[in-house]
Amino acid sequence: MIKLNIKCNSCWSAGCGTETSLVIFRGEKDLKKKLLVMSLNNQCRRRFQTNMAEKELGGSHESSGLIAKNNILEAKEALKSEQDEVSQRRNSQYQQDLKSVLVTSVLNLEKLDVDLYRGTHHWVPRTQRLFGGQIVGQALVAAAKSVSDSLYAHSLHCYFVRAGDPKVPVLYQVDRTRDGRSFTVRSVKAIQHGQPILICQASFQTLQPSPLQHQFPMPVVPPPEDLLTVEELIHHYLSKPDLAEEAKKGLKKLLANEVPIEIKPVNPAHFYRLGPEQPRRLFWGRARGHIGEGNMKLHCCVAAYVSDYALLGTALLPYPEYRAKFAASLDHSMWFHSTFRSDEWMLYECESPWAGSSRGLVQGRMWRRDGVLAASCSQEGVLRVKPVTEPSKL
Ligand SMILES: CC(C)(COP(=O)(O)OP(=O)(O)OC[C@H]1O[C@@H](n2cnc3c(N)ncnc32)[C@H](O)[C@@H]1OP(=O)(O)O)[C@@H](O)C(=O)NCCC(=O)NCCSC(=O)CCCCC(=O)O
Repeated sequence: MIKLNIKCNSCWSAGCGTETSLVIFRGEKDLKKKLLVMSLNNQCRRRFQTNMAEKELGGSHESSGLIAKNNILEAKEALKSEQDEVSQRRNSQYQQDLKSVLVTSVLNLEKLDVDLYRGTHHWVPRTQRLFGGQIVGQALVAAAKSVSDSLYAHSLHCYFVRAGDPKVPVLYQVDRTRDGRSFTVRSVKAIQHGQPILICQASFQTLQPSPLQHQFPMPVVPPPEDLLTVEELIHHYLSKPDLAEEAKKGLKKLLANEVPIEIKPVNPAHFYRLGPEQPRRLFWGRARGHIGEGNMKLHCCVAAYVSDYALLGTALLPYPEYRAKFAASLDHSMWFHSTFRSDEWMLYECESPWAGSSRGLVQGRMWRRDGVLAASCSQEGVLRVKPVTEPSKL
């Protein structure tokens, strides 16, 4: 058995710096079983990088056997094999059990009549009003059902006119506003208790190449593999001994949330408003579970769902001394620029150029990890705040 003390280089974002022990059992038949990473923090095990092991192998280590370059190769091979196995398991699990609830349920509308659909809810924010992203995503699904497969969603513009009631389903009534040669427009009304809660215009286009093509460059950030998920961060904060009881309760509530989106904040301090910040935040996000290739309209609907998450809060970042007593999106617009997979990591860049009159304007850009700008969005929300009595002890 060879035991190496290595330092994890992946949890720095959470200030972890955990020492990890790597134990290699030699002489076993199955190479996969030879590698066991015993970690104080499970994150370190998953994110452990072989190049660190290689670096440390030449230096200080505790050994009861021969350590040679072969061990590095073995360790690398075993780690790769373990990763392949995990990735295979992940893929088949996704396909069998973990199909995204967004496609199996939230965005899977029930057809009631021609151009009339019914949608149900999955996750409801603690405000107990329906999540805006859900209503926008469902409205886009309803609109897309009345256009041909050769058309692609390119934009939508919505007003949230009433709070959505989580106790009853939402009806979506589609009006076929216009079918043109290139562009097709649909108007969708989301209705509860006989009254509109959202009005949405969505536009679709045939594929049309153009010599005009430009985009801003994608911000340079660490890849999602080097960052922690919101749940992992919360566990990290919960492990702090001096954490205030109230903060603990709040974090546990957040953990219990079944948000069907996986989030990895680029800068957790921004995400949790731990100090005054520029009104800008970045996180990697993707639908939880598998969606699969193919249906681009569906990926746009999922992206519309995701796009309303954590967007409006960006306008609060410069004001840690205030917390929102009432925050709700008033409108939401979105533009789709290229093909993408909403079940693969995309960088969501959110910024707020303006706030005033109890409102905040926020803008978002969704980047594919290869640097292609996938979608942009824009939203204004009502923000009524009150002073924070105690500073955050996260
Ligand atoms: C409420 C909306 C925005 C319209 O407001 P208003 O015209 O004021 O409607 P009222 O029905 O008259 O009032 C509602 C509520 O607000 C109080 N109010 C009104 N004016 C003021 C004021 N000047 N000062 C203080 N308070 C005021 C009023 O008294 C009522 O209070 P209540 O009696 O206690 O109810 C309306 O258009 C609306 O609700 N639209 C829907 C918005 C919405 O639901 N958006 C989508 C959901 S938000 C979202 O999903 C973001 C989630 C983010 C999740 C995450 O990132 O974590």
